[in-house]
Amino acid sequence: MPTSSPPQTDMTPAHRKLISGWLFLLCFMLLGMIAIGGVTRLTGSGLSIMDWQPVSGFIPPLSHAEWERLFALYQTIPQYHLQHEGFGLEGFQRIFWAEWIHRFWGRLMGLVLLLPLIWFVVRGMITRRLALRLFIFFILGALQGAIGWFMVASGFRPNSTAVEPVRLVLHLSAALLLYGAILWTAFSIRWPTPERHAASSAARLAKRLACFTIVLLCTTIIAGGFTAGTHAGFLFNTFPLMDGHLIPTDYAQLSPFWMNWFINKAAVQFDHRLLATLTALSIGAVLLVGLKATDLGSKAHNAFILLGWAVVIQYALGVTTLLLVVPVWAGAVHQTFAAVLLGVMLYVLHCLRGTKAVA
Ligand code: HEM
Repeated sequence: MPTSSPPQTDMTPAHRKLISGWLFLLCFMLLGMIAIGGVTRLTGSGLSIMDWQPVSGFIPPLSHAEWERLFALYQTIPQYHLQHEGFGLEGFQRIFWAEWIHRFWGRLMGLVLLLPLIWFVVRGMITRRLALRLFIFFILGALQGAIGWFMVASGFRPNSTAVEPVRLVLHLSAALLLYGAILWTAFSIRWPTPERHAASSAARLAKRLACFTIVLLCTTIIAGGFTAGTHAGFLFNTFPLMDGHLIPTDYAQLSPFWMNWFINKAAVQFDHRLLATLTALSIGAVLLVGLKATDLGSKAHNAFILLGWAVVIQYALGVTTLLLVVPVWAGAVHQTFAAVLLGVMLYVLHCLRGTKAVA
């Protein structure tokens, strides 16, 4: 995650509000993208569009002939024969739309980033360095589309009905990295000057704990990606025990041992539960220490409380998703709220930027 503020010292307060608002809108659209991505994955729609046309793909199939062409392409991949044999054009149209909307939303986001950016540059409303940073975000967004295609392509292999978990995790992580970078930039434009805190030992400890927690949170999210990618959430649908045990008996089934973390569904799900619990406890510690640091001020304290609520909601959503055996709505909401929680975590760290040891 970026740690420095972009240089926009010569921006007027009105421009600062406008530009950060536009970047917040982009982050909001990214949350929408993550939600649509969840629905696409959980409805088994992700492999329905076999060609990748970054520009002309903006237009959906408009004629019967085009529908037939796309359906014929879909019939060439293993998923059709293994899962959907004989579901007809109507069945194909049912799974097509989620993937199409996912890609359409991505293209729309590209435009919502690029067109105002050009306008702001032409009007001289942003510095050159900020413009460059935002242009890099645009390139990273395009790259995210390419990573998405790289992920989808792994699902076309013989005997395959789903994408490779590691590519799913790559796609999710890249999306969250971009989201985090845009959000941090928006925070830094809206609140350019870090509040200088006297930095009591409690404040410094809260900051260190928060830095540790974001690493833990990112690891939990990656483990969540593997849980989704290996379909591990469809097994062991009890909590807190897994098949009657706290640690599943076949945790270390595979050799070498580390392979269990990526392939063995029991281990993958257990790791995600364990990491989520450690993340929640770590956030609890941030709260306990941070709220005691009176020199941090009300903005940071409110951010801590928001973080506490966010992790409780996310944890409850995870347990709900598991107990209900991953219905589409719960899986998609749990996936999306992970990004909300990450956003709140970044907000906490942004509030603590000015916390430094006093000389
Ligand atoms: C800090 C708390 C948590 C975070 C940040 C988190 C994050 C995530 C993420 C990002 C994913 C999906 C990734 C993707 O779709 O590629 C996921 C999936 C999942 N999580 Fe969590 N999670 C948390 C807590 C929990 C808990 C406590 C449970 C249950 C005990 C749980 C159960 C699941 C299940 C079953 C899936 C797979 C759902 C699916 O197939 O769509 N999560 N988690």
